[in-house]
Amino acid sequence: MKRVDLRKDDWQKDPELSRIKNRGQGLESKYASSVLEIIENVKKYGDTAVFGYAKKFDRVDLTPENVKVSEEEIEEAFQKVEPKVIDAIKFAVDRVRKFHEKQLENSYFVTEPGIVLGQKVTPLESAGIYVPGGKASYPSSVIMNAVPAKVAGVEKVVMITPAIGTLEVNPYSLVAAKLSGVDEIYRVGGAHGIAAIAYGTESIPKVDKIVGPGNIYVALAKKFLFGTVDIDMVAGPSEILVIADETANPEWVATDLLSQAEHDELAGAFLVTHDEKLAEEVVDALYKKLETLKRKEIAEKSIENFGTVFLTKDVYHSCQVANEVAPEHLEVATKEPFALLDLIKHAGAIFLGHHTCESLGDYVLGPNHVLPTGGSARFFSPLGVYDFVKRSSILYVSKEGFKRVSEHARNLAECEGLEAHRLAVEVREAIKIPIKLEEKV
Ligand SMILES: NC(=O)c1ccc[n+]([C@@H]2O[C@H](COP(=O)([O-])OP(=O)(O)OC[C@H]3O[C@@H](n4cnc5c(N)ncnc54)[C@H](O)[C@@H]3O)[C@@H](O)[C@H]2O)c1
Ligand SMILES: N[C@H](CO)Cc1c[nH]c[nH+]1
Ligand SMILES: [Zn+2]
Repeated sequence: MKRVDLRKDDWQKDPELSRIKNRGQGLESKYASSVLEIIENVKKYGDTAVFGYAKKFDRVDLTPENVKVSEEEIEEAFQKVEPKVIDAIKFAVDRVRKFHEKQLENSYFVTEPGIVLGQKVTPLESAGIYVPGGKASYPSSVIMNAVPAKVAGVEKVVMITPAIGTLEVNPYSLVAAKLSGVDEIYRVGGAHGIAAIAYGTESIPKVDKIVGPGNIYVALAKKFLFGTVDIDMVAGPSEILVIADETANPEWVATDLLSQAEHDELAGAFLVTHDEKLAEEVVDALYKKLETLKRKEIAEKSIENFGTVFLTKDVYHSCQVANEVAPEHLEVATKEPFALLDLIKHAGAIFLGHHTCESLGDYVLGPNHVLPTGGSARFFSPLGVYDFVKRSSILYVSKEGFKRVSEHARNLAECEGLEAHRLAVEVREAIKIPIKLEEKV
């Protein structure tokens, strides 16, 4: 892990801090052209391109007949999954649902004499959820994507996830999909899967919005297809930043850093502390634990690419550094974590206290684990029910209400030089109002 000493006046200009702050952009330039090519081909050639890429990247033979997961496969999955995992999935679905129900938004009206205004909240008709399946399978991500969509009232939730090497889709993900209310499942992933549900192909439906995390190909495909469909955010390779003081347990901190490093070679793991002794103990513990991990190769590369210890002046400085990095996950492993909450501005999710390990949030606590990465926590929020609804304004004026506002509207239309706008007001001011219709309302 790199050690970076930020105990200096111009710490914000430190080149290593800048590299970490710009971690998302560097990735984009490297992968953009191959993702754009995939998108173009799927748009032009539909199924043929999608199935070709599935063969090339995932070594599976997809056809129009087998690309959709059947009800029988889902039933079989329930036979394969251990009862304790089914219980855990039900437990998680329940907690995630309860948390997300708090995010439901109501339509509303405001009235004044002769005028009714309002906002109507409508669920999207369809949503596509991406569930990663490359280096690991993510039944927990099925829950985190599908449950808020269903709480919002989305009628058709289409899940895509890659089948790799064989046609079989991970049975845990299928069980999670059923228990979370997913309506259709297609065994396709990567940038080609995203393009397929953005444009629709002969055998894969088009959706209105695509949500969910994925690797760099998936994240970039979503970004480039924004406009053809809506997207939630850019949720790419996972990240964790831990702010720690002398009360932190080095082994716990080291394990939490590795818990995100093991997701992806491009994942980020950052320690920010003013305690040099703790920093060294965490690094020692991390390299010892790394040796024991099944996913050692991935975690090791991630630590090599982005693993960094930032040394700070004090815990308040640590919060400033965390804000610069704007991590997906921020753990505050300090004596009084709640006291620092006000100082933290940019993080996808904030885990307070020594026992709140990030992985509890990944699975069962309730808040969403689909979170902004690459520094985009400066402006994006966690995936939520609000991502699956849209709003329409409602406007009504009666004859009386019309009189209260028409003159100002007419004058503004005149100042903009838009004659038909002005006339639309004037023809009504000329009293030729369809009285009968007005009286009915
Ligand atoms: N931010 C979040 O909320 C969150 C949650 C869970 C997982 N994650 C992240 O999601 C990612 C999951 O990545 P993954 O790889 O395991 O699964 P994935 O499903 O996102 O990607 C795998 C697919 O990528 C495609 N692919 C592989 N190599 C390619 C190439 N050279 N060119 C084009 N396409 C290619 C393949 O089709 C493959 O099926 C990880 O980075 C993990 O950190 C993030
Ligand atoms: N930490 C990931 C979000 O970055 C989510 C996840 C799923 N399973 C385990 N972890
Ligand atoms: Zn995780």
